[in-house]
Formats: sequence, C-alpha cells, structure tokens
Amino acid sequence: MVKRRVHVAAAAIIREDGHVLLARRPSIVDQGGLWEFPGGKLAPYETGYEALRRELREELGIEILRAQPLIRVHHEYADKRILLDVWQVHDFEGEPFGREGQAVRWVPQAELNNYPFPEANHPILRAVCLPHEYLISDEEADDTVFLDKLERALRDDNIRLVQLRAKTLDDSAYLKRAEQALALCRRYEARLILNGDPALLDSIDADGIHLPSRVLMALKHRPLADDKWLGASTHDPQQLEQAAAIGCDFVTFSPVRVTPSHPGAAPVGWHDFQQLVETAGMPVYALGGVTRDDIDQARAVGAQGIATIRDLWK
Ligand SMILES: Nc1nc2c([nH]c(=O)n2[C@@H]2O[C@H](COP(=O)(O)OP(=O)(O)OP(=O)(O)O)[C@@H](O)[C@H]2O)c(=O)[nH]1
Ligand SMILES: [Mg+2]
Repeated sequence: MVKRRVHVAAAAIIREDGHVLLARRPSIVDQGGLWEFPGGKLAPYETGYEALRRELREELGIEILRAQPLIRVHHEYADKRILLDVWQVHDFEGEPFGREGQAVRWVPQAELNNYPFPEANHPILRAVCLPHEYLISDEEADDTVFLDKLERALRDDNIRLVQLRAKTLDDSAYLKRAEQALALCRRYEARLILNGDPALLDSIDADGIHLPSRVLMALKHRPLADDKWLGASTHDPQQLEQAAAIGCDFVTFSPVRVTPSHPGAAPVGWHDFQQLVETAGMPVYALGGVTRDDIDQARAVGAQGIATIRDLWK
C-alpha cells in the first residue's frame, strides 16, 4: 500500500504564564478523543503559515498576529505519512473557543503529560517545554567565580536551561559543583543538565543528562527514566540518527558556524543545517559560532534555538 502523504500546520499557542492551548479531537474523527495542537491540513497551493492562519480562524475564531516556526515532525502512521509543521503563536486577536464544538483548554506546561496525544506529538511536547537558549557552562577553576557567572546568566539573561560542562574537574569536584549549581538553578526555576555519565543522576537529582557524542554512540537504549531530560552532542547525520534511536529529548548540533573554540572543524552552515534539522525528529539547538543574535535565524531553519558558551558565560 502506498501511504497517503498529509501535510498539517499546527499551532503551539503559548501564553505568557506558560499555559498552552490544547483542543480535543471530536470522538468521531481520526485519532478521536486525543488532545492536539489546533490546526489542520494544507489546502492546495497554501503555505504552512497560510494554512495555520486559516485553520485557527476556522477552529478557534482567532487571528494570528505573530508566529514563528517551532518544529517540523515527520511521522509514519499505519495509514499515512504525516508532516506536522508546528508554529509557535506569540500574539493573536480574539478569544479562542471551540468553534467546531471541540473542547479547548489552557494547560500548564507541567500538566501536559496528563493529556493523551497522537503518537506523532512527542517531539512537539519536548519543543514546547524547552527554551530557545541553552547555556553550556565554561571551564572555571574557581567554584565562586563559577557560581557568580551562572547566577548572572540566570538573573540577567533569563537562562532556563543549563548544561554543567566541566571536563577539567575530577569526579568529586564535579559533583560538588553540580550540587551548588543545582541549588542555584532551582532558585531561578531553571533546569540543570549534567554532562557525562547517566549514573551521575544517582548522586544528584538534576534535571537530566547531556551525552557527549562518544557516549551517545556507545548506547543501545535510553539510559534515563522518561521524567528526566536526555540531550546529546551531535556533529553528523549518524549521530543524529542514533540520538533519535535511543530516544533523546533534544540534541545540539555543531559546528554550524565558524567557531574560535574549534578553528579546525568545518562548519556545516545554515543551509545544510536546515536539512539535518528537518529529519532529526526532535528539538535541535544550533551550536558553534552562534550567539543570541542568531536565535531567529536558527528558528527560521527549524531549530529549537541556539546553544552557546561564549555569548552567555561572562
Ligand atoms: N491538528 C493536529 N493534527 C494532528 C496533531 N497530531 C497529529 O498526529 N495530527 C494528525 O494530523 C492530521 C490533521 O488533520 P485534521 O483532522 O486536523 O485536518 P483538518 O483540520 O484539515 O480537518 P479535515 O479532517 O476536515 O481535513 C490528523 O490525521 C491528525 O491525527 C496535532 O497535534 N494537531
Ligand atoms: Mg484540525
């Protein structure tokens, strides 16, 4: 059987307080009763954004004023291949309601897991819950200097996702620093991701693990429970595939641009990066030579955002 191809535009409407608008599919349609991001199929000759605007008028009675790409997910159902082209809606006019009689609800991010979604939605839920900047901490010999810089980023730059990368510390110094960093991150409601061996979480109840690519490639299964975040460093298509195979929640991909920290590495550039992100099936942070000024560019080619040391660690 040749499967139908279905191209769908869908909206992640995220309110300032972090609540996300969900709609329930009527029980009589395909995937009935499940919750979804409002949207629908592209009509002939429509772009994704045009379809998004039309669908939200039809389904919710709102007019989009500003939206940005969030994630594109390719998924194979038993009867069709689907491309979900998901946009984050930042601003709209009108009060959304279930114009087709469907239930509509603003849901806090922390409660999204309680709602049954179609199978294809897993990466979308990840993308909705992750910020658009990922701070990777720099090597820092002194704990006090480290904590000062971390607090500055949390306080002044509003960073909410931090990876503790400290290759020069031995195990006990790393754990000590991780404990201090975790306490600080908790104060700012930021997530702390430890870099290295998943077993680190046995000692410290941080929010997740970031796998170096070497560790990623050696794994056969996801090494963490589902309630922790699993990230990985990737640099080529094989590593991206492996990250998807073991169920990573997100990855960094580098280098996208020329970076002074790795002058020998050939940057992939935005064009090829876009092709890689398209098939990644999970949120991808652009890394390597990128700054906060590149967030819109990164998102325009489908990335979750940017990851950086240099631009945020000061
Ligand atoms: N809108 C939307 N569709 C999704 C999501 N996840 C997901 O797998 N889908 C699938 O994408 C397809 C969207 O079709 P739809 O029924 O919304 O299409 P539509 O609004 O144009 O209505 P139509 O049935 O009149 O063509 C369905 O097969 C649905 O199961 C999601 O989060 N939002
Ligand atoms: Mg629909």
